[in-house]
Amino acid sequence: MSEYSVNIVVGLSGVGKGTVLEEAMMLADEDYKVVNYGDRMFETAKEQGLADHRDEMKNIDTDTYKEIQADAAESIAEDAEDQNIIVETHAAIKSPYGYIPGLPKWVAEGLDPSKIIMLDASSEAIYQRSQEADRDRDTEKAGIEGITEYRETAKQMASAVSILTGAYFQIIENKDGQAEKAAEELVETLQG
Ligand SMILES: Nc1ncnc2c1ncn2[C@@H]1O[C@H](COP(=O)(O)OP(=O)(O)O)[C@@H](O)[C@H]1O
Repeated sequence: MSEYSVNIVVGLSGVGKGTVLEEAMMLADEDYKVVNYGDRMFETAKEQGLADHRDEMKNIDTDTYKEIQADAAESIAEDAEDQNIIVETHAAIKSPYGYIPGLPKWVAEGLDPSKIIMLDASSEAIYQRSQEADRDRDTEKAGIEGITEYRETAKQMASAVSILTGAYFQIIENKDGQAEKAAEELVETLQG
C-alpha cells in the first residue's frame, strides 16, 4: 500500500470548501495536492476529445459520463503514488431526476480514500454564502428548505462512501466567521 493518502473533502457549493482548504493548507505541516474532481473530470473528457468547454460536460451521455468519472478517479489514484492528495468534490449532485452520487461505488473504490470529511454549515449560512460569490451555484437556486434536504442527502451519501471503503468519516462545521477554526479541525483530522 502507498504511504501517501487520498482524502476526500465534500460539502455543498458555498459551504466554504475553497476558503477552509486554502487556510488549512497554510496550517498543515504535511504537503497535500488539492484536486478538484470536477476539474479533473473535465480534463479527462478533454483529453479523450469528448468536450472542449466545461458546459459540454452536461451533454455527455450517462454511460460515457460514468466512464469519465472512473478514469478521473484512476488518474487521481496515480497522483497519490508520490504525494498526499485531497480531492475536493460533492457527495450528492442535484438533478431534475433526483440526486446523483458524486462518489458512486466505482469512484469511491478507485480513489480508496483514508478519510472522507464533510464540511457543513447551517442552511441559512450556506444560502447566504452562495449568494455572496459570483459563481452560479445550485444551492442559491435550492432555497433554504432545499439546502436542508440537500445537506441531509449529501451526508447520507458521504457516510455510504465510508461504509464502502472503510474510510474515516468526519463532519466539520464551518460556522460564520470561523473558517480558521474549521481549517484547524480539518488539519487535525487529516494529520491525525
Ligand atoms: N466561516 C465562514 N464564515 C463566513 N463566510 C464564509 C466562511 N467560509 C466561507 N465563507 C464565504 O462563503 C463564500 C463561499 O465560500 P467558498 O470557499 O467559495 O465555498 P465552496 O468552495 O464550498 O463553494 C465565500 O464568499 C467565502 O468568503
